[in-house]
Amino acid sequence: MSAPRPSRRGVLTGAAVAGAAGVGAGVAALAARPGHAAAAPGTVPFHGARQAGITTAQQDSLVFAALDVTTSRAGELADVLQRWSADAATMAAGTPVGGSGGLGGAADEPPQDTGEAHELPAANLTVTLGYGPSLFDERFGLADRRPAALEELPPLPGEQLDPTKVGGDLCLQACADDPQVAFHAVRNLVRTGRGVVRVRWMQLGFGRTSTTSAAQSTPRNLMGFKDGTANLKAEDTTDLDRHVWVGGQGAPAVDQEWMRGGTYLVARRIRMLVEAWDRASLGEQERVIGRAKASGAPLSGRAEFDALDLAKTGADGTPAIDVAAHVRLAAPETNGGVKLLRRGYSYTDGLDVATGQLDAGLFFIVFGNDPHRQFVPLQRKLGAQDALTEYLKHTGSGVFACPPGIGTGGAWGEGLFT
Ligand SMILES: C=CC1=C(C)c2cc3[nH]c(cc4nc(cc5[nH]c(cc1n2)c(C)c5CCC(=O)O)C(CCC(=O)O)=C4C)c(C)c3C=C
Ligand SMILES: [Fe+2]
Repeated sequence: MSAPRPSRRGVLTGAAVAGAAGVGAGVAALAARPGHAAAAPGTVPFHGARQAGITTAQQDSLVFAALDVTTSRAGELADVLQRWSADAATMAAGTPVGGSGGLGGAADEPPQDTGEAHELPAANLTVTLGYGPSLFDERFGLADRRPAALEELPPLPGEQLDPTKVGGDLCLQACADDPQVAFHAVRNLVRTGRGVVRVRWMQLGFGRTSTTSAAQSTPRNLMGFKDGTANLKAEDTTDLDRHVWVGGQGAPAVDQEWMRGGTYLVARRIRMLVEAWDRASLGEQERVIGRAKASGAPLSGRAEFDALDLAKTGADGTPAIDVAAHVRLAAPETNGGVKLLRRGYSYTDGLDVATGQLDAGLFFIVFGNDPHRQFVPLQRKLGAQDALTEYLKHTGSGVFACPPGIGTGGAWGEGLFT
């Protein structure tokens, strides 16, 4: 064993320190959350009652990987999950994998850490694990441990799924305020899992399209609109219990105890037909969304955080928020009270050479405690009625069960394999 290496935090540059200070308010809010110990600036604790990366103040960059398990031995998988949780905790603290780091170790062996995050700050790195429905097939003896809510998504309107961007036995969601830190985390875990897991598909996201904390400002998506205004936030603990956490107060009954305190992640790669959108007039764009482009205010109100007034009509008697507007159709008021925690990212994969158009859009990530009663009916309705659908194409998809957080000394996979 090599000697432990000092934390990357110990070698922060002045610029990095300034960057970390800029997220201080978010970190203070995190430290105040139940189940999470106080964190060093620029770090999010890995251990806690909930997995980090769900209600954590949303970071700027995403690396999302869906993976398949290539072994049929449950013990080998459990071992990788255990090593992943140790490595993820280490990296979240700003420390290289193995402690000795990319630059240390024996000259005749590969370094334990790939090295590209060396001397970078931890950048609020979080790594969140999910289990896909296919993990519960006959291979690992887990069939009777599959929660009823973890079923493959049915075909949905508006989707033209690319078969190379669908499903996965596992997912890893790495989020950080530095894209290289997020990439480094997934790369190292994939490396640790070699021979047991392999990446099935992957998506990079370069800018958050939501807010998950009241302390954050609302970002804009690639359609130029503020996105995340009416999202659930970490501070909405009553709603999070009811709509997001498995077994929370007011949530559906728990059928698998190992999922108590967890949640479900639905990922949708949603390509925006940006060339068509950019030809639409401002009035048309605002009608489609139901909010003003500049301020983010609902078309029934004046300021960004004004509540939607779905009954309000204009001088000509037509609804201020169009009957086909995205926010009207997505709002809890028109969906039996369903609320979701959105945590998506803008993406671009450059040019679609077949059409000569940009391949860009929103990698939509949403958390809820019953995807088949929340996301599925909502997306069915949006796909059929939403004016925004004309400008979108869903090209990737996955649903994953994210178990609860783990205590210090615990490991991913406990509860499921034991
Ligand atoms: C199935 C759920 C949803 C999908 C898919 C979805 C895609 C999508 N949304 C935008 C842009 C915006 N969405 C906004 C609000 C909003 N969207 C959803 C759900 C889905 N969106 C909900 C539940 C809400 C909140 C509705 C409400 O209660 O008012 C907004 C407005 C700002 C905000 O509140 O966040 C925008 C803008 C895009 C571009 C998109 C697919 C690419
Ligand atoms: Fe939306």
